[in-house]
Amino acid sequence: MPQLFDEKARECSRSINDPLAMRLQIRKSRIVGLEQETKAPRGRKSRTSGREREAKAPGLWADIFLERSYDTGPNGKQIVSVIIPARNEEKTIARNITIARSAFQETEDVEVEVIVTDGCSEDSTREEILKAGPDHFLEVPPGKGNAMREGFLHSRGDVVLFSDADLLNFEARWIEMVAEPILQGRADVVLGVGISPWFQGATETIYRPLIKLLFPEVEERISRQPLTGQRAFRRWVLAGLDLLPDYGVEAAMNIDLVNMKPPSRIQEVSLGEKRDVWKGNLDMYREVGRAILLKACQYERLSRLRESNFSQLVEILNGLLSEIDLQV
Ligand SMILES: O=c1ccn([C@@H]2O[C@H](COP(=O)(O)OP(=O)(O)O)[C@@H](O)[C@H]2O)c(=O)[nH]1
Ligand SMILES: O=C(O)[C@@H](COP(=O)(O)O)O[C@H]1O[C@H](CO)[C@@H](O)[C@H](O)[C@H]1O
Repeated sequence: MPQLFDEKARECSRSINDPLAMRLQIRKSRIVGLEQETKAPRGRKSRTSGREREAKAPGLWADIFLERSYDTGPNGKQIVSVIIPARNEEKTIARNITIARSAFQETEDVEVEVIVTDGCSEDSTREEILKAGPDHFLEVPPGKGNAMREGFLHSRGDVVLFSDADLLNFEARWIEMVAEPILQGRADVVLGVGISPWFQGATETIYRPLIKLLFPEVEERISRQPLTGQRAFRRWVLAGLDLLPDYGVEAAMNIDLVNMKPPSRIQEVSLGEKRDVWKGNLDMYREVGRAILLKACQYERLSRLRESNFSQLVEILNGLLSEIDLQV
């Protein structure tokens, strides 16, 4: 199993908590991408189609990946790269790797490569990953977006699929259901929608209110489980997106996806019941909110927030809460 070890990643000290650092990191990741490009393995076929060239979005990501392009497996098989980002997931990761490896086993013309990242876990996630034996193992800095970006940089499929490591009832057919519309040429992006027993905190308290106000066109196109970790992309579409380093990655992706020109074909597919480990991580809420505000700034829509009663609403809620506290 090729193991890519990055000393720097092990330092685990990078702060992703301020927006400036976040932007610098985005720029840096592009430079890393460029370095990767110059070291790309030989013998990869460039299969950039006319449509892909036309769709070439401005920015280095697109340049890197459209030129580098993707590989085909033996006998022209289509490759689906399954990327599983993991940080402190010792209980679920090994089983989920095994399940991912069993996807598409009955389909002769599809090959699956499973890429797993460890974002400086403090438990035995790393050992569990090595035991389960994915096709590639990457040690990456903390941050969900960092993990997704690194996984993408080391992938070779024309379909790139992400799946969370903490699923409790993961099934191989979820990979098939999310990848198939792309493999069959019916979609460019597929979001897997699960029925969760939890209130989707980050989605309902931060993402939806801000998106409805600032990016209503996104709410219209991606509505069912907009922050789902089960999502697949045709490679050229993913190459045109900014992958933010932290949990803001999905929110920012949704905004860019819906505003992409030419538009990509987005499909939402039902997976049924989906259970994961509940973490109640408030950093996630902050990072999702910050990503939307950064995008609002980039798309020059921040005035919509200033003109609305949004910040007053927060003050009203805080006032009401303290009144109630006084009464109880
Ligand atoms: O720094 C991080 C934080 C999270 N994750 C992974 O990203 C996925 C989604 O994160 P989490 O489970 O915290 O979100 P939830 O699904 O609970 O909302 C999981 O596989 C995490 O292990 C990661 O790779 N690096
Ligand atoms: O759906 C959601 O609101 C959050 C879960 O929020 P909670 O931990 O249930 O409050 O989870 C998703 O959002 C994260 C940020 O975009 C993704 O990284 C996760 O994969 C996804 O499960």
